[in-house]
Amino acid sequence: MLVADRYRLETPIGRGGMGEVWRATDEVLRRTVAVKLLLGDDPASQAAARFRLEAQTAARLSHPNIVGVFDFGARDGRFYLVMELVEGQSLAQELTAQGALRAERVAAIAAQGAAGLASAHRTGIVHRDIKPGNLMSDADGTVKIGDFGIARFVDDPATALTTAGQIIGTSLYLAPERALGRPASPASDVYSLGCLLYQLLTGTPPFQADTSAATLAQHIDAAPVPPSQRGAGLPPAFENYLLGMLAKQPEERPTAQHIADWFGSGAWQGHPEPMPQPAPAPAPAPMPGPLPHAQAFGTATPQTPPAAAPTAGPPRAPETPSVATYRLPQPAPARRPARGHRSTSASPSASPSASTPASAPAKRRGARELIRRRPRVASLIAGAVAFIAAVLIGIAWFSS
Ligand SMILES: Nc1ncnc2c1ncn2[C@@H]1O[C@H](COP(=O)(O)OP(=O)(O)OP(=O)(O)O)[C@@H](O)[C@H]1O
Repeated sequence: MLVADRYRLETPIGRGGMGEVWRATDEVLRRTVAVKLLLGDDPASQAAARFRLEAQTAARLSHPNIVGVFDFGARDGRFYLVMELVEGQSLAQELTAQGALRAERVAAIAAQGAAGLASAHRTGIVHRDIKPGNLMSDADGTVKIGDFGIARFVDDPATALTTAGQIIGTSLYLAPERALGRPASPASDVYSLGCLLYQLLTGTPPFQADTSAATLAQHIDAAPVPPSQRGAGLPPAFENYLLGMLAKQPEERPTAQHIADWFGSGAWQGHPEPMPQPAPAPAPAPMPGPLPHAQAFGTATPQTPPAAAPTAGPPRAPETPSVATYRLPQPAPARRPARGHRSTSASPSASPSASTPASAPAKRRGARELIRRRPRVASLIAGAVAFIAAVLIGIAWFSS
């Protein structure tokens, strides 16, 4: 079958919600392409509008990690979209065929998928439907993002093809803010990519309940179980970073460009940065700071974010009670009381009054003490005093 007098359909590749995809040959340019044909023939349908949007958004993008779009049109009442042919399989198919993937492979997918997303985000496009079926891997392992069918331009609400109250996207990968009905942002794509990577590592997405509503509630409220606790073998740095991508607050997630740089640099193989050490006593116990990855992700330099979720991360120092130990003011050390005498140091006036002049009774007590403790000295003093007194009396008597 020849579409638009140019694209010869050869073999069907697969069928999705909107259309069927064929391997085809562009007979004008003599190259192999993929042609997607829209199911149904109503040009006013929402599917047709999405199909057109997919063509328009994807055509604005040119990146090795995004499926290229070559042509779009309608012929004989059917819309068609001509794309770069990805000779490989989707990540959903890879997961089905192999089960959970190795950390090295998932890191490569993360780097490439994020690079494609970063390019879209720079153009002002949010994909809004990142999931394993929409990322394809070609024969040499290159990952390409496809299916921009529900993408939207960030600043153009007119392109939001949602009906009132309807959330478009797959609940398994939907960011918390979108589950709450808020608009998608680049950070929402990052969250979805985090869910996808988690699934590739463990075999199951982080949140999966019996109903879509229950799954959405988990996205909003539940902390993800660290992949290592679900049997995934991955370095701690990788795990922490991934949990950072799944942060509930959009602004705490890394940007797509940061993810691409971080995984591309090989930082995922490392260890997480050490947590701050508690200050030595008696300093107050360390307070848990803001999530460190929120700061780290704002920079362009790839680095390892520390723990992102309460259940994840390196072993923390045991919780120190937040009660600081204070040393109470001590009373001045008491002077050793004299033997045989009652100490006066404990009396309220002992210390403050120590520098006041001694009273007469106190002086008499001092003289008696001297006689008792130093009798020879006392007798010498008494003798000297008596001698001086006799001399003075003699002088006075002879001079009268
Ligand atoms: N450019 C392409 N090259 C090779 N295979 C492709 C290409 N685009 C899509 N496919 C494959 O064609 C099949 C159908 O893709 P399609 O995008 O129509 O639907 P889907 O993404 O599987 O589902 P839905 O559109 O409902 O999300 C998938 O297996 C997909 O991997």
